[in-house]
Amino acid sequence: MTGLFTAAQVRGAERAAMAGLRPGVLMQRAATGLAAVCLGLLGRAHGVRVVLLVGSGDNGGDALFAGAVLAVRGAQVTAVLLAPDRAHADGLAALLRAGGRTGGAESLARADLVLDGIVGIGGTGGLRDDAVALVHAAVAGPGLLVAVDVPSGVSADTGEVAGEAFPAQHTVTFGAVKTGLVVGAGRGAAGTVHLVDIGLGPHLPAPDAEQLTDADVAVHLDPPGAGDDKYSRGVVGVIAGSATYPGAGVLCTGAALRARPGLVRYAGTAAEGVKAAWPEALVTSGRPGAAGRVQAWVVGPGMGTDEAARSVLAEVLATDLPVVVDADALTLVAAQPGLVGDRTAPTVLTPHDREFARLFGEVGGDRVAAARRGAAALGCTVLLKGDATVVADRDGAAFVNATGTSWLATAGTGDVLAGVLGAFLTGGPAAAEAAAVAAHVHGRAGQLAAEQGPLIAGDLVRVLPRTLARLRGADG
Ligand SMILES: NC(=O)C1=CN([C@@H]2O[C@H](COP(=O)(O)OP(=O)(O)OC[C@H]3O[C@@H](n4cnc5c(N)ncnc54)[C@H](O)[C@@H]3O)[C@@H](O)[C@H]2O)[C@@H](O)CC1
Ligand SMILES: [K+]
Repeated sequence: MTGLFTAAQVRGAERAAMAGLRPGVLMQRAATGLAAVCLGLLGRAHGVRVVLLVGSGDNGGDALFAGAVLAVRGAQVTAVLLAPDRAHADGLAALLRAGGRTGGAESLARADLVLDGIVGIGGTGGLRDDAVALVHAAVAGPGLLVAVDVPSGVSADTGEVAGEAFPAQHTVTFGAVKTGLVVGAGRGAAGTVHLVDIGLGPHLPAPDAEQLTDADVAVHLDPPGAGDDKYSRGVVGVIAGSATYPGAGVLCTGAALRARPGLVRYAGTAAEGVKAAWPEALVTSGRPGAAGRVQAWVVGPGMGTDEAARSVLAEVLATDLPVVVDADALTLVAAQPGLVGDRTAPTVLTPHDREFARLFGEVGGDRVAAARRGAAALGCTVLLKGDATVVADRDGAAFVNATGTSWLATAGTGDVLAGVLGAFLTGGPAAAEAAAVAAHVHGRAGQLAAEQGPLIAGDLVRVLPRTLARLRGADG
């Protein structure tokens, strides 16, 4: 797992680490690591033009010291100081000693690389006007955009951007990955995140949230054992789609079948369509109770929101089985929250932003906090879909998904996610981790399918076995 941390947690660890070190050591480690990443990105230093955007705090200090390292290697380094009288004095002296110079915004028009050291974890509110003008000039220029620690303008804790942010292609972050680099608007602004180890590890507390790696997911993908049968491998029940629109039932059932379990049962009005598409599924057009034994239910995609749908949902939620509540079922729960609030078995709600707003009020800029708020309100697990899907459990545990592609923003992909999640809820991980595993697998399937061009939801189902096989082979 990759731990995600808040600015306050990182500052606390920094204080503890500094207690045993000479002043300035952590900044030297940060700047050395930063310069190494820049060298890797540039391929060489000699003759390369680097422009530093330098604010008045230690974030600017990091940029200045890294600039000094690059200048020693032969780069032409220009520091644009936002507040010349408050720039990090030692950092500026080091840069000038190394042959760097100070200059104006015009240097950005010829930059090969721009280092954003305007503001880091000490930032508050949106970027100020002088900083915004510099960021615009950097974007207009040809240089590779690299943020120091956090893209300026991004909240390190939440990923919120109040106004504008430095749109980095790479972010070199120190000591620990900040939550705001991987979620919400911050994810887009951060680009590829590089973590530089500055020795904070032993001093970091339990993380604010976590990201699964491929290896974390692989442990839940063991092939069947010799003693397994179709029941022991998990039985998923699916209620999705309608007679007129069977598509959601077909996608959801197919995803559950392809994801893992030994057996998928379908109950609902799309029975004919599902049977035709997936002869492997056990299909009934009757009520959930007529489907036979299942270990987890997926209910909602394309099922409608009329009284018949409501009564089927109520029947499923009255069981003591884990349930994934998706799409139309979320609309029904928003109208009658007690359906879920009274449950003791695991319940995973999978809203997108509009569905979330109907259930819990607007998501707002802090997506992890929003998911936690929803989970606490109904005593369940919330999987909040988005560019970076967030999962929060009722006890506050949270995951931010690390996989996916913007190609997943197409009809029916949510139905596939619901089916995959149902499969992982039948055994193995607890609800929140199962949801995080499903989001991870779904994102990897999206990436794999997108290699062939724009994807449609059915492509995800088709690539699921290959996705799982690849993940099973993952060791890091
Ligand atoms: N905490 C740590 O463990 C370490 C921190 N280091 C660096 O130190 C940084 C934190 O340094 P500081 O605490 O000095 O804070 P920052 O340098 O992040 O920002 C503080 C300065 O930015 C200005 N500022 C605040 N909000 C602004 C806004 N919206 N627009 C423009 N300017 C704004 C403030 O006036 C203040 O002068 C980290 O991000 C990292 O780059 C590293 O040197 C090494 C270790
Ligand atoms: K920055």
